[in-house]
Amino acid sequence: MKRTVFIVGLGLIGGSIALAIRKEHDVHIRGFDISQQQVKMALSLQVIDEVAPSLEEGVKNADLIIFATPVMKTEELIQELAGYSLKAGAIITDVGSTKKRIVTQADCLTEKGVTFIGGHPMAGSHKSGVEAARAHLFENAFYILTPAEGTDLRQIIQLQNWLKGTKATFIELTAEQHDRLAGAISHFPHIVAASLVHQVAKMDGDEPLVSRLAAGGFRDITRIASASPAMWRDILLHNKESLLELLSSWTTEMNEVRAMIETENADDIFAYFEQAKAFRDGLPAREKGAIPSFYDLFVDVPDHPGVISDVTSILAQHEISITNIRILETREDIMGVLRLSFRSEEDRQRAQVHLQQAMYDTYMM
Ligand SMILES: NC(=O)c1ccc[n+]([C@@H]2O[C@H](COP(=O)([O-])OP(=O)(O)OC[C@H]3O[C@@H](n4cnc5c(N)ncnc54)[C@H](O)[C@@H]3O)[C@@H](O)[C@H]2O)c1
Ligand SMILES: O=C(O)C(=O)C[C@]1(C(=O)O)C=C[C@@H](O)C=C1
Repeated sequence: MKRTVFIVGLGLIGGSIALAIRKEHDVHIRGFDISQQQVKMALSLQVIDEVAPSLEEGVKNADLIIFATPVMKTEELIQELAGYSLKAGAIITDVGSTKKRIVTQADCLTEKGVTFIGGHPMAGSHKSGVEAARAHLFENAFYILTPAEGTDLRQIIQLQNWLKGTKATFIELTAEQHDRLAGAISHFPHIVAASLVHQVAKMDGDEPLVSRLAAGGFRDITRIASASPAMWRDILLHNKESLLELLSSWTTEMNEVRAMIETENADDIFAYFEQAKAFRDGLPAREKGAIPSFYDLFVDVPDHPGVISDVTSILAQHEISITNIRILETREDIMGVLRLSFRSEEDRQRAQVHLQQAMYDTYMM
């Protein structure tokens, strides 16, 4: 008989995990979501095989239960789960972006002899919903596990085996460590991105031109401001302590930048950017992390009609798929840049060869 996986929350991450599990295991996947639209879509995309009418029904006979709901909901649902009878040996995990409050809540399961192992696949997108789910979303990403002290090693290995289709790299951290690190490299940057958007939105009232001019750098740094407000509301409430500390040190740093500008301290300003560039350039490029690395190729293109279809048809002729395409800096009569994203380094390199043969200037960053 097939083993059963039960996924609660059939959105971007729940859906992607389901697809990744299916790649490696012959399983029956059951799903539950409060949104009927997401449920229908998950069924039609064959992300799940069956819909559970409730959490209580869904957990019956499940070998693996995965919570992929916003983190405050996950906390509530774990408490509810403790009231239901679960299959002996079942493993419970979650994919939430915060860990401390979730693993603390999960003590109520541990007390009942149920294994809960907190998890966080450190890759994602600003998109939500099962329609954006992809089996390869977590390839090369870090997948953090936060098992409680005393968790049976065999169950950690079993969970990793369930999740091997993600092709992620597993690492273990304590929940506290996780929240401190994720706060700095994921949660706080989302606050900054949203604040930059607010700043421009406020100017927009008096200077409507500002949003039309918002291009290149602004769009790159604020992409993540398009993420789900419900998900980020919950993350900020859960990781309050780390985020308040980060806000204090950021404020101090911004005051230092203010002083450098006020005193026109050219050397310090240069050093500020130089040191940031050195650290940023030194980050590992091929590993997806909280700063996901895409296999991007930049192509200089003259700004005239038909150029995009020419580039994409060259790639299609050689059966190279692109995962994303974006036009950067197009201005009238000025050379623009196309950013093409690929699924693998091999695709990127093949694309470069064929586009160069067609006389396009290409470069990687
Ligand atoms: N988006 C990312 O980049 C990312 C990456 C890693 C981890 N995460 C974490 O994954 C989790 C899910 O995020 P997502 O991006 O898939 O969001 P999503 O909005 O795409 O999906 C969340 C789903 O949960 C459902 N849901 C909400 N309350 C529910 C309830 N009470 N019962 C059942 N279903 C309910 C929603 O209807 C939705 O379909 C969050 O905890 C988030 O912190 C997100
Ligand atoms: O790439 C994005 O859009 C993301 O924001 C993904 C991202 C992040 O890197 O901060 C967001 C939250 C998750 O918990 C993990 C990954």
